[in-house]
Amino acid sequence: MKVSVSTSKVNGEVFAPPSKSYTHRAITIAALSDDCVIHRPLMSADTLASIRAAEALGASIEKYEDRIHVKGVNGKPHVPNNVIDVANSGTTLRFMTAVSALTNGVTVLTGDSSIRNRPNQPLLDVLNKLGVEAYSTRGNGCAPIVVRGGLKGAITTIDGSISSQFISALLIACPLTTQSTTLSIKGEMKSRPYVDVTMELIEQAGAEILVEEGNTIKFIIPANQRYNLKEYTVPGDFSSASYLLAAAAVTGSTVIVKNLFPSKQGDIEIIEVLERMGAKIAWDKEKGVAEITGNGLQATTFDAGATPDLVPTIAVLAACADGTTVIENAEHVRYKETDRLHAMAMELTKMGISVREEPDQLTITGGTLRGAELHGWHDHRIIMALTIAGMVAGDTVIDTAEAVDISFPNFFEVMKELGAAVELI
Ligand SMILES: O=C(O)C1=C[C@@H](OP(=O)(O)O)[C@@H](O)[C@H](O)C1
Ligand SMILES: C=C(OP(=O)(O)O)C(=O)O
Repeated sequence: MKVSVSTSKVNGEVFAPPSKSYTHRAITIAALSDDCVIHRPLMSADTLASIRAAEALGASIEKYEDRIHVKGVNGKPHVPNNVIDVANSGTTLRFMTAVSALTNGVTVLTGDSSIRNRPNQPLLDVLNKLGVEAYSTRGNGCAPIVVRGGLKGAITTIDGSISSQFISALLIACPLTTQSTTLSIKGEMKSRPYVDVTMELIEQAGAEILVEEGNTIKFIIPANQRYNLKEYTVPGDFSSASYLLAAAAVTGSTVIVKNLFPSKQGDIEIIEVLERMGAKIAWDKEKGVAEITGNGLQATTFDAGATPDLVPTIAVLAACADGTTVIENAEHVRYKETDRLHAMAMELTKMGISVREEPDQLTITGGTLRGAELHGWHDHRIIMALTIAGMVAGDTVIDTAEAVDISFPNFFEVMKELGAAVELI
């Protein structure tokens, strides 16, 4: 499916969709609990992959209009009857790899062609040190992954520079073993806020993990714990909201986004970045409402270490800003659904913008965006960000537009509701 985008402005009030990251964790931890209702979960292709995987590992899940009811396995996941297909969801693959290490049999996990090219070796290495036989069938760290359960505790180390999802996955599984675990992080821990989100849900479910912050971050995970998540309401998603806010910022319009309460999401930083770049933005944290008015943008420097998912949005803001923006510390952004540094460099270049791509950064000089035939790279965040660029350029067509289903299934409807000239073709 393609989307055609014409020059347009936005105006109005919308709700941010529920958080993808919180929904994945709520599903996974509810599946390891006894009985839990999750209110306002995100129902998207990725979170449905977590629901299917949780069911395959023994949970039963009933879906209602605005909630799901999870009857969990009480700490003891079952050996699946079949291969687990996580489709396009990295979070599901990493979390369920660790959860399947708690079974007493063999689990095979795989997914689509993007998933089968994303790295997992650091997670597999640690699982092997924790008594599990875990390997990539092709020996390259990518799915298909085979896991023979038997997770035990140990003192071990993991590389923090590729994906925080390895750490989150281990933090979720290790409290349920019979020996304690100490997990030290080697190198810079990228995407740290996502680990904080994981810790928040683990605590809400009644388990305890201690964190020692020093030169090395250390997680101390006591053994023999259980999860007892009973009820959880998913907050709004700041990564998804970034496209709505950016649409106003680049088109000089006003938009009000609701359902944006403070939480541990790192992508809350979008508010501060927009302000720094010159947008007028007021965020009422108590009401959970952000109002933005676009007002001409200036270049900035953006460190993507903690917030990789904002990179496509910031790249588009940079393309529309006065001056040269540097997006730095972003190597891990290459390990997503697609290599997002390369994808954004290619597509913005087609729109007439000067972009320099280096191993861990993009340097983007703002200019006049021109309409173009763009590739969406089957990547939800690339497509949503390019849609915003298309509203400035006009005459833009983006392919693989169906991929917005991954995190924001009604993205184009919401954009239309706000007045954006987008047509699915
Ligand atoms: O744990 C999570 O929910 C996520 C962690 C981040 O990945 P990395 O930790 O691989 O950077 C982020 O990019 C992804 O969209 C969601
Ligand atoms: C990278 C993402 O998700 P995942 O790692 O779960 O595929 C994303 O949503 O941008």
